[in-house]
Amino acid sequence: MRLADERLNVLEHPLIAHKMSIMRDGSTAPSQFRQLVHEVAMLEVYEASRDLATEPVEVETPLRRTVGKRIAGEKLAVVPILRAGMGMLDGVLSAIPSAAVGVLGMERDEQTHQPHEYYAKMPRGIADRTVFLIDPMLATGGSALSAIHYLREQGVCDIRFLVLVAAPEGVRAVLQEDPDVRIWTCALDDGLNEQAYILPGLGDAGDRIFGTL
Ligand SMILES: O=P(O)(O)OC[C@H]1O[C@H](OP(=O)(O)OP(=O)(O)O)[C@H](O)[C@@H]1O
Ligand SMILES: O=c1cc[nH]c(=O)[nH]1
Ligand SMILES: [Mg+2]
Repeated sequence: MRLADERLNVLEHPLIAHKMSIMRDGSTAPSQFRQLVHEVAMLEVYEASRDLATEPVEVETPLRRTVGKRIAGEKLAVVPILRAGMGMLDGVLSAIPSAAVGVLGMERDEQTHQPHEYYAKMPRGIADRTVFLIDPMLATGGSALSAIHYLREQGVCDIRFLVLVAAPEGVRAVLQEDPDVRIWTCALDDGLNEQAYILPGLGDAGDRIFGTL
């Protein structure tokens, strides 16, 4: 499935593809599933942070002075969408440990598939931060749009939405509704079933991460 939009980044790295195949396998145990989500999230944020601005920094090595680079005055935040987004948090933080963390609680109603927000706690100065919004699944896009709307209301300009699996329906909805958000996904799948689960997908990510199947 191809969706041409410069704000959509589908990661096709062999390491990611390999790990995704194991995660898709329904017989993969929660412990291994969790570990793979962690590993893929770290690889994904590496890609999604490629264009962060850097500035020169003087460093004294044990041998001489040199000039290195550091992230330029950028304040970063990671915002997992509870609950499944928590599975990606440590992986993202292992790549950018100085980022602040905000959390957004969002749950899809099983019948209507509409998201219900139940918790929000953001770090100070969220409006000035680059936000890595994380959730393994982008299905209808309802939860994502609700989260993006919340962040826009807080004044956030740079939202980078990182998911593991996306459905074309969700990608279209998010890109159409918000003119600036950028999306990174490890897979763009075929579509949704009657229960709005992604096909082929990987099932219910939250249940597989937390062993609540
Ligand atoms: O694009 P959508 O149609 O909104 O579906 C995607 C949402 O559904 C899942 O969460 P869920 O509601 O199952 O909550 P959980 O993380 O607590 O399992 C998933 O983690 C997304 O947040
Ligand atoms: O396929 C899907 C859709 C929504 N939420 C999930 O966890 N999986
Ligand atoms: Mg779930």
